[in-house]
Amino acid sequence: MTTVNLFRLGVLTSGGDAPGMNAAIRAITLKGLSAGFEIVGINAGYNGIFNLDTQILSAQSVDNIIQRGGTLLKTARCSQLREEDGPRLAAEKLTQLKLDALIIIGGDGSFRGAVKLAEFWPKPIIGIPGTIDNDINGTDQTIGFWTAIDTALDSIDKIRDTADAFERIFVVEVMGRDCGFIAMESGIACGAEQIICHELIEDEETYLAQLYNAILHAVTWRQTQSYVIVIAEHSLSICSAELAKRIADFTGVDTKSAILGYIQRGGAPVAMDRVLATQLGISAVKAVCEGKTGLMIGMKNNEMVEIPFAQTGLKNTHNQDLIKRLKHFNFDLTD
Ligand SMILES: Nc1ncnc2c1ncn2[C@@H]1O[C@H](COP(=O)(O)OP(=O)(O)OP(=O)(O)O)[C@@H](O)[C@H]1O
Ligand SMILES: O=P(O)(O)OC[C@H]1O[C@](O)(CO)[C@@H](O)[C@@H]1O
Repeated sequence: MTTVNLFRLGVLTSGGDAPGMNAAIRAITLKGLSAGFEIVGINAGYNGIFNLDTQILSAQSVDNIIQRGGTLLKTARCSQLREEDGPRLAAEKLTQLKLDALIIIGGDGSFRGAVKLAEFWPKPIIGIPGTIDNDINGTDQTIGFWTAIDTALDSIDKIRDTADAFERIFVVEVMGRDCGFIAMESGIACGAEQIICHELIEDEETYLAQLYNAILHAVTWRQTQSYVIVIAEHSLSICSAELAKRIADFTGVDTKSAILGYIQRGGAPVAMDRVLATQLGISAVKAVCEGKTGLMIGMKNNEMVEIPFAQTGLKNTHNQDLIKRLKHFNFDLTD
């Protein structure tokens, strides 16, 4: 009896989980199965390669997951791949797993890992942008971004209620790693009086002095009954609680801080993330079928685009877009 060697397509999720990763896994699995592939899910990001920890994905395994947050395959940050011999060892393990191609769902860090891996593993590697941060060059959105915005927005709206009732100032910290997109979009959507992200700050001391004065002006003239400041994590050298304390000292108004934290990564993906993940997943499998490699599939102006991994790192142009949008929406209450 002859055995037919099926084309084995590996898929993994890596870096921070993002709502919609499951939708991408589902799309890759269904499209891959229809292309006649065997779909090998690699568990817990790159760690699953080192540990040979895999599961075969069938249509049944991805049934009813499109609406679920988290990731069926689990995710992780994998220090071993960053070690000097890590990529070579990982390539050996991929060969042991008899994989013919690999699709990576993750952020720009995961794609940097993919570039290292490709130095030792000659088969197709395709990426899909999956991170709540939207900090990837070459795609307008990343999977999970819009869900994170909605989750943050839901919480900030609630904070607004209590801020209004007490006529307080609130500093609300959102995620984003080193990128202000979550702060920007959730801040615009909740009508924040201020949105702070490092992209806007040239000199922190000057920036803060202007901020304190703008707040004092607004509260003195009662331009608003509550004052909500949405700040991206890592924007300033001081933490959000310290910023709130300094604002209170300067203005004399009771000021509280709240860090939204990991709730921003959870929950059912919104429609936009499900659709984006499905489209990207299908296109990633198509790219594999065409023998392409070293690329992230992204979405730019509603068109699928292929961006070499080396160009997916956050670029200044990305920051410029953000600054332009923020300048448009950030009302200066001292005007
Ligand atoms: N320079 C690198 N060399 C080798 N591997 C890397 C490198 N950078 C990142 N990786 C691998 O990719 C994994 C994920 O990267 P990282 O933690 O930066 O998250 P990410 O993919 O950017 O996602 P998120 O934006 O959601 O945090 C790392 O844990 C590591 O295994
Ligand atoms: O889960 P960890 O490793 O603490 O990472 C937190 C980081 O991951 C993200 O949620 C996604 O990259 C960032 O916004 C945040 O800074």
